[in-house]
Amino acid sequence: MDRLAKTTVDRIEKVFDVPAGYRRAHARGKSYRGYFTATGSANHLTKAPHFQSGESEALVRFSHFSPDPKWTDAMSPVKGMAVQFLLANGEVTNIVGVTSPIFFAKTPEIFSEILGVVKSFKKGKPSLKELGSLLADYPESGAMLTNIRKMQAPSSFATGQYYAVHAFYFINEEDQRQPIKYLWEPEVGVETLSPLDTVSLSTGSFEKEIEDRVAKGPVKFRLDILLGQPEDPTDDPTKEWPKEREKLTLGTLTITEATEEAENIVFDPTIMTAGIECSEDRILNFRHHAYQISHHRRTIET
Ligand code: HEM
Repeated sequence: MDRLAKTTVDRIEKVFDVPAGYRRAHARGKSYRGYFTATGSANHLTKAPHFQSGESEALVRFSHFSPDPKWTDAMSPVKGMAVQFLLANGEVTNIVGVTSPIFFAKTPEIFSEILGVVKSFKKGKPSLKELGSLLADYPESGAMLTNIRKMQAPSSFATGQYYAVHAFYFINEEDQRQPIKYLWEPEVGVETLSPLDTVSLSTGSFEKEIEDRVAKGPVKFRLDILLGQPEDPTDDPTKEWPKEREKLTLGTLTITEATEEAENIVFDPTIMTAGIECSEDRILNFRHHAYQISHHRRTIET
């Protein structure tokens, strides 16, 4: 797994222009501090301390998905929101979300193979011609890569819906396991950019906008979970679960002030506290290795 992760990060560096010291994905972003207030509504499903009613501190990083920080805000329609909860016992636990409910590759091998045939993403768009027959073999990847061109970005980091994409398991005191998926809902409502607005966006306008917004008052997100049914896949990030699945609100994240602190953090989505476990999803488990390699490289470069 580690070798494939190294090859994959090498390939990201080859097809994107990644400057020294930057994350190998979601290179440009902005970090905040805040706190999470739990409702306690899922304490029959998980023993995770930050989901029992009460407050936990949190660090948050908003980002544009591109590994190249020079891409304009509009070239990265997918935005990220990574959250690290700081628990009272000194542990940390992460939820890493993006403004897309699905990922374009089902396995690490497919992800790496797609990167391997792409010569360059430097102009911001994958050449579908280049990917040609590969996408015929992986229709789920083709569908999403075609859609990236049409995907609408949120109008602000504060108005996106962020999905953690993969399934996770909640484990309760009796060791019962419930598959779940996370979703962050913006308190101010979802708002997307029109293609016309997108054209006029200058680079860094998202960062400037969120800075101004937080200076006026806290930015809030509600954390919901979808409860998986036995027929819902827990190993396939290219598949959404039915929208009518039962939902529970776990709490509210209140973002209060900018901090540089989160820039150095690795928001590894497999780091979590007792009461939550990774699903069988191979992309999720692979991310652990890729993120460690990226963190190591960006740290030694600075
Ligand atoms: C094969 C699959 C994937 C690979 C190889 C990959 C790779 C990476 C790498 C190398 C980083 C930078 C890590 C660092 O230096 O700290 C990163 C960051 C990130 N990735 Fe992924 N990723 C994958 C899938 C996903 C998926 C499915 C999501 C959806 C939630 C996602 C969301 C993010 C976000 C939001 C960040 C930025 C986190 C931050 O602000 O530090 N990634 N990814």
